[in-house]
Amino acid sequence: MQRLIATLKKDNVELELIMLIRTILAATKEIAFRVRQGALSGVLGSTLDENIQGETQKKLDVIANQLIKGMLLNDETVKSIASEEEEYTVAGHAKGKYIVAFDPLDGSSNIDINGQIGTIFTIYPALREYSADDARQFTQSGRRQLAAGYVLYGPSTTLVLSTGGPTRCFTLDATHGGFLLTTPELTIEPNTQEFAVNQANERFWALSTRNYIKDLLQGEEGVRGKRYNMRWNGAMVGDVHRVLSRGGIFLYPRDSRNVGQPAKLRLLYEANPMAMLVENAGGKAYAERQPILDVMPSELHQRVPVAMGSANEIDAYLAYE
Ligand SMILES: O=P(O)(O)OC[C@H]1O[C@](O)(COP(=O)(O)O)[C@@H](O)[C@@H]1O
Ligand SMILES: [Mg+2]
Ligand SMILES: [Mg+2]
Repeated sequence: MQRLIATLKKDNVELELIMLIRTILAATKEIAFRVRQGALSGVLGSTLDENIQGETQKKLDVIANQLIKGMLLNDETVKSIASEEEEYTVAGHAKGKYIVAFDPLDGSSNIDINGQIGTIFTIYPALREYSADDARQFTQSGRRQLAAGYVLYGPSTTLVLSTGGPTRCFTLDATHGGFLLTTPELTIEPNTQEFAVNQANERFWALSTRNYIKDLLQGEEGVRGKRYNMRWNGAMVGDVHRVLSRGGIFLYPRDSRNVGQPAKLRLLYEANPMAMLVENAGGKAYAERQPILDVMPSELHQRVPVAMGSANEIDAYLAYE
């Protein structure tokens, strides 16, 4: 099986970008090890702190953030970083070619139940016109991503990555510590009978989303004429991994729970990297009427409604809007 570096070289990815991806993955291998050790490595449970977004930080959120941040700041190609767990961007090296954004630990509520969790990351070109400590480095649409990926800490540790070409899946070989190419090209079937949404939020959704889900629940007796199944991992990495593996639709729509926060998922380090992976696997990814990758960010921790997955099912969902 082909190793990650050999695959990226064959894909003509520039050497410095390959090295940067390697840096991120070195941190994720350390996270994977600690996750596997669970309670034995002291990573379970909460801290007493809240992050900038008002969420209680889990110990692993903090540890994963420190590990990735520490490794990135040692990499001279990195000009600036942004993380879910950091209020502001962190300046790297003035001459760095790249900027990196990441969700160090996605699916935090699954940490203590031994469920699926992961790290999501994305790499953009650094902007010459802004200094390393200028957050405007990150005002780039998702179309400009040079690489996007996630590492899923599941029963096996898998890396799903696109550097602009196909969305590829690698598996961490624990015997020698390298990622090996196990699915060269993930392809999302255009049709599906599986959806993922947190239905507990139903009463806060827009009417269009409520009507769409109502029709799915009618199964073969409703207008959709087929029976749907529902799956919800509570971690976007796990839910989107299922969609990339066997099709489906993943939704985190706009809701009215909190007026100051019309959506849950963050554009920069959750929606955009996942949207790139989904699009490059033949699926669609929308923030209501607009492809997620076309949304111009206006603030660092901006949130967007998310619908991604099987192309025909996304079209069906959008038709309700
Ligand atoms: O609490 P809910 O509605 O199930 O939210 C689950 C969603 O929140 C998230 O856990 C948010 O990510 P973090 O764990 O990085 O904060 C997503 O992974 C997931 O899809
Ligand atoms: Mg997350
Ligand atoms: Mg997180």
